[in-house]
Amino acid sequence: MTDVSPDIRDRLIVALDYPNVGAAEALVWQLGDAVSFYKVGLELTVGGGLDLAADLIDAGKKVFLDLKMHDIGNTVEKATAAAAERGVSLLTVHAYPQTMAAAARGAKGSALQVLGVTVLTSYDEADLAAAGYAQGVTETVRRRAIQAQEAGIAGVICAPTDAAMVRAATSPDFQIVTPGVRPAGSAAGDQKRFATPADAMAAGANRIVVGRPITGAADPSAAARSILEELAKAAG
Ligand SMILES: O=c1ccn([C@@H]2O[C@H](COP(=O)(O)O)[C@@H](O)[C@H]2O)c(=O)[nH]1
Repeated sequence: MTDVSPDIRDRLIVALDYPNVGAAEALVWQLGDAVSFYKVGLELTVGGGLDLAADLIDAGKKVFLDLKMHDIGNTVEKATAAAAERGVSLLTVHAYPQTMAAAARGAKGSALQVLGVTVLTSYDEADLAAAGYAQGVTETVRRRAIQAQEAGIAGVICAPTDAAMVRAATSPDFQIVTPGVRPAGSAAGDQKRFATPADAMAAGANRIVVGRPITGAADPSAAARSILEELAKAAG
């Protein structure tokens, strides 16, 4: 593989969706220097992932703690401050104005970037309507991205198919991180709003999150390298 720059490498976040630390560590070991950014989400957190997150940070990797926090302001503020203390790079909260404002207070003065989860990439129009939202996916994502910017957090999580619209509605330094990324030919699974790595970047995503296309591949290392090459090509 052609060597990719550190900047391109930092744009790929690999989701460590495993039930225990041992399985996650095995993947990190396998991927080696090719991957610099890992996501610890709900499944691994329950399986002891916070200790692994600390080890990854100590080893020079970046960590995205995808906890999708949503609670009263005091709790969100203190939990965000605790994540900042741990040296985590990215943290998610639900994109509700009160929640995002509390997280912004908790992250203040730290390097932690808080991202608001707009509309899950596993939701389509019918899922959003069933959850009681009258506005469609695009309008809900747009409104939440603007509210995220107003709340003073770093950016949002949205689908790659929303990224161009969010980029147009927010300032150039607003961070757009997109899960729901599928290399051509890979299975969508439960993702309903998804696109390829190159299309996500072209639409304005700063970073992409990829789980199963790497963790479920016969050769995870080759899968990650292929995605990095696609990102490098898309960046020109
Ligand atoms: O809207 C969202 C928010 C978070 N995720 C998380 O990203 C990864 C995607 O994993 P894949 O295996 O590549 O589908 C996963 O950890 C989700 O919890 C998301 O998919 N959509």
